Amino acid sequence: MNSENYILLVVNPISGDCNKSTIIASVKEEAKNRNYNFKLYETSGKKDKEAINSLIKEINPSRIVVAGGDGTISLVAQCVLGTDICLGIIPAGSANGIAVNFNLPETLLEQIEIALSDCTIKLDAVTINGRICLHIADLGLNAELINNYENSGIRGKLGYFLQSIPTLLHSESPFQFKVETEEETFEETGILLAIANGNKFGTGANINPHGKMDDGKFEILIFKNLDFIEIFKTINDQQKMSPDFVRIISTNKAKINSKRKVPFQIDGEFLGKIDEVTASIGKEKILMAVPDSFCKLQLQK
Ligand SMILES: Nc1ncnc2c1ncn2[C@@H]1O[C@H](COP(=O)(O)OP(=O)(O)OP(=O)(O)O)[C@@H](O)[C@H]1O
Repeated sequence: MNSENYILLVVNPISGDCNKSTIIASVKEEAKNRNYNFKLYETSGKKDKEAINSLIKEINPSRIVVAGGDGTISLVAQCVLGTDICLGIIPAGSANGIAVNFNLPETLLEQIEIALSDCTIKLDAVTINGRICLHIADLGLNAELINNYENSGIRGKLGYFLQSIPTLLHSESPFQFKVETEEETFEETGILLAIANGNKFGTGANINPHGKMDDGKFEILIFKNLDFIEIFKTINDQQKMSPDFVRIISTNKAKINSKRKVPFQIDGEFLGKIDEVTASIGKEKILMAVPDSFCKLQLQK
């Protein structure tokens, strides 16, 4: 194993349809300024997890910076889960839901500063049907929207906006959910059931304002109807949502069933229709570099 101090930069060359050469040059320069050795890995879309794991064994990096979309961030998060390798994020995807959740700044230099900083949290990893979820998974209307967006070919927020009306018109919601936890079992009808470790969707809607990402718990939120005033509150970061609009429970393990198959997504990736979900928080955490303001916000909750 190499004893030198490495930063590994993992770049998805095709994510977000943007050129990554400035990102690569800037991270390399900043790594050099901080006396780190620098290694670049560009994903190919095939066996990237295996390749990153073997690079980790080879160079033993103290930090991995990821420049890509949510899919690439999740992939690298699985590689560092339970280790003391710190993960930094440079959002370079089309939707960047995970970056929105951490309130990352817009400029590259600020993002690199944070990705290389010592301000870190030990993030809970929620395992949902065998996959890791870093911020939000859901069953129902939002997963339907993501599926329609992925099929539409129009990227970015405009793509989501354009799909929102047809999704609403053709939605199969409401759905009948049964939720079982160690504390309680109940049934609830809703248009969307979210399993949230994070707070915000990629659109910025703060659906889980009281959720903490390092408390060993996640929230299950069942949105009962399309109440536009309440939806407006989430978009405007308002803390209180009516119990007639959303039922919220906090737990570390749950089983969820639906009478019919429901569209399902994890961290922005559509995963088909399912009728059973199990979710739990494991002991292993992800050490992640985040903005100072995000750390302070977690402490206030
Ligand atoms: N060199 C490559 N060529 C083709 N596909 C790739 C390559 N590298 C990674 N991929 C694919 O990119 C996908 C992950 O993309 P990622 O989530 O990072 O970006 P995005 O979809 O643009 O952003 P977002 O998830 O924020 O919408 C995976 O399906 C992966 O297989």
